[in-house]
Amino acid sequence: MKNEISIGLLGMGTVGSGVATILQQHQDDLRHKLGVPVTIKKVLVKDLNKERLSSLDPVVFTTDIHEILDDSSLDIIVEVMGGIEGAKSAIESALKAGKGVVTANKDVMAQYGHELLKLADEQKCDLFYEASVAGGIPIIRTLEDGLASDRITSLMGIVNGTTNFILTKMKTDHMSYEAALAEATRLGYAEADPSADVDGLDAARKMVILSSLAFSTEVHLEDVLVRGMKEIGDGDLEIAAEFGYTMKMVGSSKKDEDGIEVSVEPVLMANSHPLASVNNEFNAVYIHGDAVGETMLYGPGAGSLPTATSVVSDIIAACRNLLLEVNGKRVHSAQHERVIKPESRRYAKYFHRLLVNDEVGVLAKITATYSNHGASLQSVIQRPAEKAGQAELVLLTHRISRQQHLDVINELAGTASVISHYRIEGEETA
Ligand SMILES: NC(=O)C1=CN([C@@H]2O[C@H](COP(=O)(O)OP(=O)(O)OC[C@H]3O[C@@H](n4cnc5c(N)ncnc54)[C@H](OP(=O)(O)O)[C@@H]3O)[C@@H](O)[C@H]2O)C=CC1
Ligand SMILES: N[C@@H](CC=O)C(=O)O
Ligand code: NA
Repeated sequence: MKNEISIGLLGMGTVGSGVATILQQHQDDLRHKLGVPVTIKKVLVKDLNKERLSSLDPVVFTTDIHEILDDSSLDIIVEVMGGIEGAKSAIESALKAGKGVVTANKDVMAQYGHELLKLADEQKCDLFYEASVAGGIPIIRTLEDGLASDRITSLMGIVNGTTNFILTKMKTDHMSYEAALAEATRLGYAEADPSADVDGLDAARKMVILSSLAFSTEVHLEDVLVRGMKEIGDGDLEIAAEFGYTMKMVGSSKKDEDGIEVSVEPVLMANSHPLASVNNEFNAVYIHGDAVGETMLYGPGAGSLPTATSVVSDIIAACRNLLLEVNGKRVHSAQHERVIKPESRRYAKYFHRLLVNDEVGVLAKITATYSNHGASLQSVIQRPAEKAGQAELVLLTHRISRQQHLDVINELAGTASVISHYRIEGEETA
């Protein structure tokens, strides 16, 4: 029986320093829960001269990753340094050396998760990654354990704290996009390269991880339809509000007899839906299961201590397994074949905002375009445009396929200029 668990920490930035803080401040509780102390023995950083907030002994810091990966006295490696290839290779080396691994790295888990989980299985080691999706929310554990009894049919979530923070600040404080992004970066929410946040890639990676787990299928990044924040047009947040919607960057994943569909895009969320009131850096995942019905998890999606909470909970899980000698005893292999739905089988309501010349017959031409593609309209509203002689039209469709939506948008380009277009979500529960 071990009398201490030793940790090697790869990275001491936003998340790593939170991990060190929690491990130090909660040491008594951890000792009570596990029966042994958990100690950070080595920490990898890039710059030894950087000022650190932690009270760790300076001798634990190193810039040589081999000093950590080759140290046989370390039981668990915690990867919170980010990046892809270097982090993946560190995780592989740790697993091959028989160590447990905890990571917050969604980039690696989305791209190589299936491969690494298989390796962990073969090595009889743990690989935990709760912090990789929705920072402080125990969503991975919920899907793996809490809802293990159910068959999940859909997941819809705000899974990127940075973009949710930006949208909230733009709407409620009328902050500019640039100022809100700078603030999210200052607060440690944004990725090292924030284009991953604003272009939707970070959320897409998280949806790959969640969809793979929820549907026990190997979902890949290229299966995710992604539209970033740059698609949001001037004035769209305000117009969305006029129509009873809130603009949100939403990850959505559904499964039915036709297959799986996964997307990340700005959507118009009905104000009555709980996801419409998830603000700032908070995340939420709304799950539908055959048996449970609807359930939602809510909490901080980014930031030092919230994310570190998930990392430390994973450390505790790995420690428990180590002490009980039951590491790596989880089922990771996908149960179902991967079938991705074509655009013609993905149904939703859509919001189209157009600019037209205000002349006789234009409305007839526009509505004819919808009829040509069998797309039924729920309402058409004319609004004044800035320029004389022009009018703005907002058209809301009934449920149509994504293919019909794209065909309409394509054909409309001859008659109108399409200012913006969004999927509408959340009205079913209104
Ligand atoms: N920030 C957040 O809210 C969340 C982040 N994540 C994920 O957690 C991981 C860490 O993120 P975060 O803490 O924000 O990142 P930071 O950039 O704040 O920290 C990275 C740390 O790793 C060290 N590091 C990076 N590359 C190397 C290298 N090649 N060699 C040695 N040390 C290196 C840096 O050293 P130095 O300090 O010397 O620069 C730094 O201490 C990422 O995968 C991220 O996606 C997940 C959920 C939330
Ligand atoms: N940049 C990410 C950090 C957490 O995963 C986000 O904003 O959600
Ligand atoms: Na989580």
